Amino acid sequence: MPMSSTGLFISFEGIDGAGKSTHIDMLAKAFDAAGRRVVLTREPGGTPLAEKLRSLVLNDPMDPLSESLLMFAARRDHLQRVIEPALARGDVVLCDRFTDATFAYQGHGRGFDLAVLGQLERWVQASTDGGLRQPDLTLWFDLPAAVAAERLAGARVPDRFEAQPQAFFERVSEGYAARAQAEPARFVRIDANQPRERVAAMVRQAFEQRGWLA
Ligand SMILES: Nc1ncnc2c1ncn2[C@@H]1O[C@H](COP(=O)(O)OP(=O)(O)OP(=O)(O)O)[C@@H](O)[C@H]1O
Ligand SMILES: Cc1cn([C@H]2C[C@H](O)[C@@H](COP(=O)(O)O)O2)c(=O)[nH]c1=O
Repeated sequence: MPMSSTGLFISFEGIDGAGKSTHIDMLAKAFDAAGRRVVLTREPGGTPLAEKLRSLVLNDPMDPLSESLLMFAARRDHLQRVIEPALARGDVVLCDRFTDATFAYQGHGRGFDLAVLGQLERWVQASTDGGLRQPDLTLWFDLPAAVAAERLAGARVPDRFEAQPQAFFERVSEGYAARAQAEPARFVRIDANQPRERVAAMVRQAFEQRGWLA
């Protein structure tokens, strides 16, 4: 049984260019065809305030503590205004990144204190029943940093994260691996270094196995 009482909260993670967006759209269509109401959203972002914070963290120079605080401030607003109401309605929330990204990027990528991130996570994601709001399932698109860089080469003007060197993304991947190891029941690792159709089949299988899609 998913933790959310009625809805379904799914997050999608991976380094930049790992292929998340490509498959989120496909899943949204599949849930829609199955008669479920879908909320497509992203972090940082998803509310007017959080989108403003997104623009700041992606573009303005700042230190890792400011970056972490803004990520969690955006998340708090997003949870209160979008995610919790959607789950209470029974919707399927498909969220492009959530807190695992903060541990991977700010924690492992930037080297920021993981214990401080853990405290912020407990404050920001505290639920009314005393638990911790987490996704019911997290799909981690695991792709070597060199392949992701090739896929993104020349695609768009890089933001503050996309402009980081390959070693940064290798550390981010280690961060995702650590989170996946700590919570194996929540994570599904998708080998994203495969043709799109193969990746799509693995993604679909994760939902079929749980009886969430036929
Ligand atoms: N399996 C695949 N094989 C080759 N190219 C792919 C594959 N999946 C996605 N791509 C391409 O790689 C690029 C990045 O994919 P996508 O935008 O889905 O990644 P993303 O994880 O959402 O990235 P970001 O987090 O930076 O937004 C796109 O040009 C996409 O068409
Ligand atoms: C939630 C979150 C995100 N980031 C980084 C990861 C990406 O580089 C950008 C978001 O861009 P995308 O195109 O939507 O993937 O933000 C982060 O560093 N920490 C976070 O918590």
